[in-house]
Amino acid sequence: MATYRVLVSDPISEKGVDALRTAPEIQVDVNTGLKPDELLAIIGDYHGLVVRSQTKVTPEVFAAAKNLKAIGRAGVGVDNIDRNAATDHGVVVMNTPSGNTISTAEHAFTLMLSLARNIPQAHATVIAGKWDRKSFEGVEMNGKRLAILGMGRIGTEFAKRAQAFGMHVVAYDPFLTAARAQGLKVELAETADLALAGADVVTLHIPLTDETNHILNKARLSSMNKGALVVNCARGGLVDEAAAKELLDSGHLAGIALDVYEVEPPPADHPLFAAKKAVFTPHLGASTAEAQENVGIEVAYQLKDFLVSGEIRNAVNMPNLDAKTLESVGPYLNLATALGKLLAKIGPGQVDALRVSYLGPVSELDTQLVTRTVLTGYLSGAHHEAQVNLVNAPAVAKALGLQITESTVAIATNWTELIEVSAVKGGETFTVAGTFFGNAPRIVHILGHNVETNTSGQFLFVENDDRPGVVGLLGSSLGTAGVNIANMSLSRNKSLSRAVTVIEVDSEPPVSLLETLRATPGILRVLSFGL
Ligand SMILES: NC(=O)C1=CN([C@@H]2O[C@H](COP(=O)(O)OP(=O)(O)OC[C@H]3O[C@@H](n4cnc5c(N)ncnc54)[C@H](O)[C@@H]3O)[C@@H](O)[C@H]2O)C=CC1
Ligand SMILES: O=C(O)C(=O)COP(=O)(O)O
Repeated sequence: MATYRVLVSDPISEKGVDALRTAPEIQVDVNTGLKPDELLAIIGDYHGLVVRSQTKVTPEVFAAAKNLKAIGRAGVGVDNIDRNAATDHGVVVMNTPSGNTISTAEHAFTLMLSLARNIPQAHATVIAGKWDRKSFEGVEMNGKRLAILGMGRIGTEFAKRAQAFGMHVVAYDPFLTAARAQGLKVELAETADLALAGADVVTLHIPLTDETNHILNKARLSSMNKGALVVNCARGGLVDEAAAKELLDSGHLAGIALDVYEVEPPPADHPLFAAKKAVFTPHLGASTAEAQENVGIEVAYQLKDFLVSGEIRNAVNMPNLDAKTLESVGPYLNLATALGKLLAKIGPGQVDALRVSYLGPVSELDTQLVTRTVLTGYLSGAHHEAQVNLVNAPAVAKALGLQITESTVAIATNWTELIEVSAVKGGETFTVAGTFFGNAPRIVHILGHNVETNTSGQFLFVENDDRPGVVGLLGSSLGTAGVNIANMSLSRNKSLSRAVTVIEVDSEPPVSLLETLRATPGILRVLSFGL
């Protein structure tokens, strides 16, 4: 029987669906065009969801998606998925960033040329039996100043095509360096305003965020040359459609081409539909056989690899964890989880901060991921209400006001390598640490005591006055209760006259035994827990 159920709620390529179906662990249901309440009714059954831009994955969907672990977006834009809700619910969101780049750049370029040469309007008259050559005089793109907002994958491909057409390209992107602009032979604008001032054409290739909403506002559109053309094949909402309408009506803008709209599908009486020089397509940028095959197959493998083997590629809400990284950091992740959980069990509650230190060769690994794992272990051990995982651990910590710091030291003094995790509360610090003996992860330090114990299993942790008879008493009490001892590590701190004993047991000790031990004079603390 399949372990995971995946819902494909937007149409993806058949090859993508087949790639999911080949995994025996996965049962796939293709159910597209669902209404919001229909999605809400069934999403609880699924561990994975595959979408394009149609399915809206709202906070309500996440609240109902009790089993959901991952969403795969067969495409780039994830604005139809509530990312914060995904993160809060511990759901990984992955996209397929490069599979539709060329198709979208080609579509945007096609829109620009169609607009410049009145292709749709001219076509309509020809098939209506007219031969009107006068009304459709166009403009050349050669020599025109083109502003590109967003020089990521698609913007860059658009630029190359525009240069081949003899356009002068000026680009604005907050991450575009002078060296890269020079390499691409584009003029680097320091601001969006500077890119647009005096431009003849603008094309947008940026994601829609709170910051980019209406980035093409009235002021920026007005600063373009009279007769300018606007192309938006990125996201509706980037262009202030009302301002564009006003400037088209006044004749400042000559035309507009849109593949995307503030509301999709747009209403039939959309004000821009009345514009004389305009081209509209129904979000077709990525709709080619090639792009759909690329993104469909890619999303299927990403989702499958995540559900089946925990690999994370192209996640938009957490660091990647590909097979290679998983192989190199895998053992450290188990140790990190154990240290986090252990500290949650034996440290104080409501701590102010967690400090994670990496000493020795481990300091060269992706410690960000290991720290996230420590935190996840800690929170899942300490915080019972929320399902904490690698995705939502930082958000849960932030909500709790728990600070996380990490430090690395190239050389570990007493060990080849060591991971040290401390909980800080007020002025006090509570530390546990672990290392490897050969390939085996071991816990070697607990609250000031050097111990040596496993990182998984059932444990009895006892803190007692350092005096004769306590160890014997522990052994005989466990024996009488029928609890077998697998390993025992004793550590004494002579100056404090304190000792701790960590006993690995084969079964959970009965509560009555714990109570008896806790009532025994000289025994200060008894904890029973699993790691
Ligand atoms: N119409 C369609 O069917 C398709 C639309 N898209 C849209 O195209 C957009 C771009 O896609 P890619 O190039 O693949 O993404 P990308 O991530 O490679 O590039 C986006 C670029 O925008 C830049 N950027 C962000 N904020 C900016 C700002 N305020 N001003 C200027 N630049 C800014 C980023 O630094 C980045 O370089 C996507 O966000 C997606 O929404 C993508 C594929 C198909
Ligand atoms: O990849 C993107 O961002 C797109 O906009 C493509 O959308 P679609 O998958 O065609 O609904």
